Amino acid sequence: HGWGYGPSDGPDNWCNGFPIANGPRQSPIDIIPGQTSYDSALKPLKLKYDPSNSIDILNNGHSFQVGFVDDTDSSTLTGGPITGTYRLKQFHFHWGASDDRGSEHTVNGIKFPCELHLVHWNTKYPSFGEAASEPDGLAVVGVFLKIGAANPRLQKVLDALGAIKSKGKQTTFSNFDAKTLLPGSLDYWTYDGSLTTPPLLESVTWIVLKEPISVSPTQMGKFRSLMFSGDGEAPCCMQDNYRPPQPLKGRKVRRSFK
Ligand SMILES: NS(=O)(=O)c1ccc(Cc2ccc([N+](=O)[O-])cc2)cc1
Ligand SMILES: [Zn+2]
Repeated sequence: HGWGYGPSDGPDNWCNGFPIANGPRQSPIDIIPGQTSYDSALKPLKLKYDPSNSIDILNNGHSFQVGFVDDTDSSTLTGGPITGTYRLKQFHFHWGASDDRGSEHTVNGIKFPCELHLVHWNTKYPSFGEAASEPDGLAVVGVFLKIGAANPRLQKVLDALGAIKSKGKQTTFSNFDAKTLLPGSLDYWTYDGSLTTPPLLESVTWIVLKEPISVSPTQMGKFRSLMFSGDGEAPCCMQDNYRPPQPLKGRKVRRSFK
């Protein structure tokens, strides 16, 4: 059977199907700012996203994701801790059943209600799938969502969720500018990690932004209106779809800001 976030198929059991779950560079982690080191050699993040590249929005049974055309360098991540050009493939979120939890990364043990992941792959490899198994294959930008005023840019995404309530549903989602989901500051922490869901591949350079974006309690309710389950299955609300922090195992976390 597959994996999920329940008592029998959740993060504590993933090691049975995916032994790398106990590997040396697993994600997410708890970021302890006082233990990070400022690296003046880190470059500013350069995110160039073309709204015409957004194509669809899909409920994949674990989260929902907005997919992008990635056959040209029109939506890319460059600079930051990475060398070369990484293309935007998709973005998705992780969230909790209540506002006190939901993020995957934590800061000084603090959980946010939600975390956005913008997933990019290294164009030195022929495709996303090939890049996903290389140590420098992927770069994911993580953005925390913090309870506050309703976020009008996020609302565009949330308004599409009605059409993809259950697992396997997808619909077109065009002309969305992913840049509008970014906070004002691109200051970041960075470390070498993994996918936070099976297959948990240790191929991700993580770039976690320090500044959160806002989300309202009502908007958080929209996330929780999705279902893990498919039509005709026992209904199961999509919530608490986050992996808890994993051991650092000696890794260094660098920061781009003083
Ligand atoms: N949460 S996250 O670490 O940003 C993340 C990003 C993308 C994916 C999707 C995925 C990435 C790779 C594979 N693979 O190589 O079999 C399967 C699924 C899974 C997880
Ligand atoms: Zn994710």
